[in-house]
Amino acid sequence: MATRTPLIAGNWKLNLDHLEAVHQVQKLDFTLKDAKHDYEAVEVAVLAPFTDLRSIQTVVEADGLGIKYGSQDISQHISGAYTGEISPVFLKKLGVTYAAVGHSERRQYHGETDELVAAKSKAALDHGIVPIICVGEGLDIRKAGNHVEYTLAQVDGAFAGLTADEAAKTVVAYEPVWAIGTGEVATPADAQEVIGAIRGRLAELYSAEVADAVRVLYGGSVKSSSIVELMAEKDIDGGLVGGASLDADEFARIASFYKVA
Ligand SMILES: O=C(CO)COP(=O)(O)O
Repeated sequence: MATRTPLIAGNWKLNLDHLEAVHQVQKLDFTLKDAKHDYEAVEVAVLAPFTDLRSIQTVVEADGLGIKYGSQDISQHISGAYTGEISPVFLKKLGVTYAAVGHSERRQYHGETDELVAAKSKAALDHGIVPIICVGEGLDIRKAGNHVEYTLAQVDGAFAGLTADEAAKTVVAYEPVWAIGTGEVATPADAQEVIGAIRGRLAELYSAEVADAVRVLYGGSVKSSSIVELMAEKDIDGGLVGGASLDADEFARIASFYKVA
């Protein structure tokens, strides 16, 4: 069985300009160093607005920081007449490791479909960027009891067209929409139910090896007070943290979950 390195990723959403980003990354690094964070044991990443990435690259490279970084979206196009799009080639040149794909806010406000999510995931992988593929149901679907089925259909859509080798490199984030920014955390058992089902679906679509290799994160009001219990579940490999990632001290505490006995 593969050992999956946990990943704690902070999704800054539309917060922090490029100057604030530099400060935030330096503060996070300082706090994690102070806590003797082991980056080999738990990966830490920030997903920043596009306009921050060049500045983040500079601090990370100049100071040799262990923090990784990524974008919150990526284009499925490489170049051409696509006004406003950001190419995977450009992102790769900025040293990004990750790109979030299909976040519920992009699905909701920008009409992103499963087909687009699949195309963006493929484009990222083609350029050596790991897509963090976001899936998860809204409250009405959860109340109707169709959350597993709904989320697995999003997984089917996102992975359509990815080979087994490509699929094995991805990260999936299960983010129930009703738990995002609401303070409402899914219970560890709720999260495990869906995340276990996602891993099961990857085994069906590909193989047990692929299912074993993919890291599946939970996202939705993650805090230092909830991460330890979430991480105790067998299929949860980390967190995609929104609001709490804007507070460097709190985010560092979340990344330090493994130190809590
Ligand atoms: O959407 C999220 C991360 O991508 C979760 O946001 P919150 O942690 O603010 O609920």
